[in-house]
Amino acid sequence: MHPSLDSLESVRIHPSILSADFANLERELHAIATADAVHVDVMDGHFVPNLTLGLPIVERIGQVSPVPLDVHLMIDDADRWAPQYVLPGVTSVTFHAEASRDPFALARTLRDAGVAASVAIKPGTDVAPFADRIDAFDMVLVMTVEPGFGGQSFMPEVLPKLGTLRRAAADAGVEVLLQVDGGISTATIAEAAAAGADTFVAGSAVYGHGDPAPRIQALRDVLATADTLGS
Ligand SMILES: O=C(CO)[C@@H](O)[C@H](O)COP(=O)(O)O
Ligand SMILES: [Fe+2]
Repeated sequence: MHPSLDSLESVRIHPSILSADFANLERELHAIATADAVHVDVMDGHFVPNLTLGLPIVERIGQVSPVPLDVHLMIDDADRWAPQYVLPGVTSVTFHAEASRDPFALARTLRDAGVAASVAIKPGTDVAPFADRIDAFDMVLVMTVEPGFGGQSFMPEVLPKLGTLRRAAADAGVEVLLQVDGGISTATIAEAAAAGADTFVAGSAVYGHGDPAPRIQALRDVLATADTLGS
């Protein structure tokens, strides 16, 4: 596993800034200081039909955030753009397999640049090629919604991919984080954990109900009593 991830807890909560108040980003970042990282959704209006924020804002978030940045790129031409997101404060860069000509080469480039290399797959994308070469990645993001928007419904039908990845990592003898993103809440997080996820992105469940800190704790409380890591 990438050294920047070593000191983190065994299950991780990454609130998604997409559901925060964009007019008060610094305040919103400090409101999630008890999280393990902040998940930063970069959307280009091409790879997904939504547009969010880009390099200058991610750079500034990295300067003021009390927690590390987990950057989720939903952009075309990942091979060209992903390495530019290796910025101070960023510990992992996730690109979409569907947007890269060579996900394995791009992962190598990201590792060489000093961040954890992470590949994301959409609900309809086959997990097998990534399970076969699981050692190429520090994290795999299994999307539990179609990428593009917060507040969508969790898709339990993608969860078997987590078991495939967890077994592949065990067979290869490597530690890889398995992240889920989309529709994660106190109602769905235990199912994702039981399927093998250890890193949980939550946007509306954290930022959509007033003070985020108790929402983060509520997710941790569910995990504390749930089966985790596919056990
Ligand atoms: O990448 C995405 C959406 O494409 C996510 O990170 C969302 O921001 C998650 O939001 P919720 O489903 O948790 O509201
Ligand atoms: Fe995301």
